[in-house]
Amino acid sequence: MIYTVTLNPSVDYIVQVEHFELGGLNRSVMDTKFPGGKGINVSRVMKRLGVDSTALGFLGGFTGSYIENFLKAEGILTDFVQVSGDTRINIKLKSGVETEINGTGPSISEAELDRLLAKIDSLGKDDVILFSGSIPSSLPPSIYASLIQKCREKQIRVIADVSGESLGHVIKTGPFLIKPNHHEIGEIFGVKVETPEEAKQYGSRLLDMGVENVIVSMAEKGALFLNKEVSYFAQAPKGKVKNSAGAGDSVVAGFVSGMAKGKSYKESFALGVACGSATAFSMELCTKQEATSLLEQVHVQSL
Ligand SMILES: Nc1ncnc2c1ncn2[C@@H]1O[C@H](COP(=O)(O)OP(=O)(O)O)[C@@H](O)[C@H]1O
Ligand SMILES: O=P(O)(O)OC[C@H]1O[C@](O)(COP(=O)(O)O)[C@@H](O)[C@@H]1O
Repeated sequence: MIYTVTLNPSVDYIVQVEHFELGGLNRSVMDTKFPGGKGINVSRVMKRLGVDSTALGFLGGFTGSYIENFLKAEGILTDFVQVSGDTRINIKLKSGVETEINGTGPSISEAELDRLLAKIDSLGKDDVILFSGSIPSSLPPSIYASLIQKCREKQIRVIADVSGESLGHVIKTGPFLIKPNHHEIGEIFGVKVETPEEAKQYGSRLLDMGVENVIVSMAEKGALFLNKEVSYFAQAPKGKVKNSAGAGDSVVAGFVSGMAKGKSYKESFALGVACGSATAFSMELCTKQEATSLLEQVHVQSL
């Protein structure tokens, strides 16, 4: 079974205003909401691509119930730990440009963390687990690395999409795949990464540090896939961006779904890029049809 772990899920509140005025009264021309958080988005896109997963993590309050019910209605398996605080609401403001305000999330008690650890402890070597997204402020930045270490001891395949200080810790655990975007990989090395060549240079350093496979996503420029044998680059398809929240998660979902269906790294990577762009071009996460219709525009080349 594939498991996704979202330590800090969110309700994503997407609000569009015509000309946003800081300090003024703005009225929306469109607003909507969806379950969010990186692992949850990955589970939702994988489901649309025909690949089942179980979503794990922490949920609480009315926002947590909204997410759980929404996922269940989509037929997604869930096994969240219920926490006493409310799951956060993240604001995605569209007004010509995209502005995001992501909340800190509820505090997680030791007992609540132990309940999640028990669920992860029950997994075995045929399972795949994905850890992604920010960490609630009550937990240490090293939490992902210690959870991953436990999984690695049991030979569970680990995928991670995390940023900041926790990414530094995660790299040292030698995961199967990480997916930083070009800003995140730049932050690790204290540089700006703007071209595919630069992404390859720093992605290769992550391979030397023990990561098996790296995808560096570069928004409208596309993405790179690297391991010790191959390095691929794919330009992103062209289109009109409606809401790019969840685009990175969709890349991971497409790639993991491809692998789960026995496709090659190259084919899985192409599907990932198609899913990422299809999500950027829609208000919500991409559908299977939206992703497959973009797939013919994704040309993977060796770099
Ligand atoms: N403006 C865009 N045009 C086309 N594709 C995009 C655009 N923004 C994102 N994407 C697609 O989504 C993928 C992930 O986007 P990116 O912004 O790098 O991820 P993240 O959401 O993790 O920051 C890209 O590799 C690309 O395929
Ligand atoms: O946990 P973080 O880093 O605050 O990110 C959470 C946000 O990221 C998302 O999962 C989208 O992530 P991506 O745009 O990187 O795919 C939103 O659904 C959510 O609001």
